Amino acid sequence: MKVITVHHPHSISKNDFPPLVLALGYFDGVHKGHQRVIRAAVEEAKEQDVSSAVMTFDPHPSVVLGHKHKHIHYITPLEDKKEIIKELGVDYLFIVRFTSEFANLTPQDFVDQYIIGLNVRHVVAGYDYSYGRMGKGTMETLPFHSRDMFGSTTVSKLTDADLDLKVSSSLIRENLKEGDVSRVKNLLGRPFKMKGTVIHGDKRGRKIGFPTANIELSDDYLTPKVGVYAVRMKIHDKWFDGVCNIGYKPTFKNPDDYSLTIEVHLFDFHTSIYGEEVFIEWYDRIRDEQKFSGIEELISQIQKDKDQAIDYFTKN
Ligand SMILES: Cc1cc2nc3c(=O)[nH]c(=O)nc-3n(C[C@H](O)[C@H](O)[C@H](O)COP(=O)(O)O)c2cc1C
Ligand SMILES: Nc1ncnc2c1ncn2[C@@H]1O[C@H](COP(=O)(O)OP(=O)(O)OP(=O)(O)O)[C@@H](O)[C@H]1O
Repeated sequence: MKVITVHHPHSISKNDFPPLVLALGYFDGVHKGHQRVIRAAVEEAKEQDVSSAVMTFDPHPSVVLGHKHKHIHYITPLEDKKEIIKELGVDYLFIVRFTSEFANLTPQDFVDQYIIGLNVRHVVAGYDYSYGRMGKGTMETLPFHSRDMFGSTTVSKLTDADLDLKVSSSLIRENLKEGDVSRVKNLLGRPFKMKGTVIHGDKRGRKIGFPTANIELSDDYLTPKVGVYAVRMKIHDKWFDGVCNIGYKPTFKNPDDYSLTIEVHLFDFHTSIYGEEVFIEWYDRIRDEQKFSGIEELISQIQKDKDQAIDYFTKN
């Protein structure tokens, strides 16, 4: 897959690209709804015997359009998003810098410069996709703005079978906030995954019989709610089952220490892995983090957590 970063105004000429079928969206998470849109574009490209492309934006539009000055966290930071889109068989990925000037383009200018201008023959997007200043352009107005230069396919709404809600990045964000990683797995069509590096902790874990790998995240990931989870961790291309505590370790820390830690205890694993690059996959929530009155209580609870995670991985 060829990745092209585009800054507005761009100087790309139509001749720089072969004819394209283009999927449009922000695609944070590349969830099942997004996969439906991207797969439809890849299939349409095959039928028309042309190349497939995806256009996404960076950073998240809320950085430019929002009024809050909050740091944005992602379900899939850009590097992960690229990887997953590539696996869907896409030929070209356009990453458009979402600047205020770009956001201010009229719907017609967006279509002229970013669809027709990139040699796009066909556009695929979801039923609620919008484009141009204030999101004024919709899938209904697209044929008008296309000036007969390209066709379009509108992908219907994919809903979650359990609650009949639209599968969306916002729904996944809410579920991560509540710690429901099992539901997130259903919405994504794969477990929620993060990349990180093993760093040194307080070295207490070994003494209490549960050595843990302390993980520093390598990107701006959204993190699941504080608590204990059944996870899998990949080290050197091999996956291990384990339990993860994401939280503040209230049993040991001062209440005013707000640094969040992510630590994983792997079963059947005894090697030193400081400095290693690892991936964590989140499968099931076990419980809330607690402040224990002593180490013995903590140890016996961690043993129960471990049994529960082993039980989960045996059954799933
Ligand atoms: C599965 C698991 C569950 C944990 N649950 C709690 C908890 O509920 N409360 C708490 O204060 N610490 C909890 N911890 C964190 C331990 O206190 C921590 O692993 C230990 O202090 C070692 O920390 P260190 O690696 O920084 O040395 C948990 C750790 C694991 C692996
Ligand atoms: N459940 C879905 N069914 C069909 N199309 C979808 C679905 N979810 C998203 N899409 C389409 O995928 C593209 C990318 O979606 P986008 O990144 O804008 O956000 P989203 O997943 O709809 O979430 P949110 O609105 O919560 O940010 C758009 O074209 C959108 O219409």
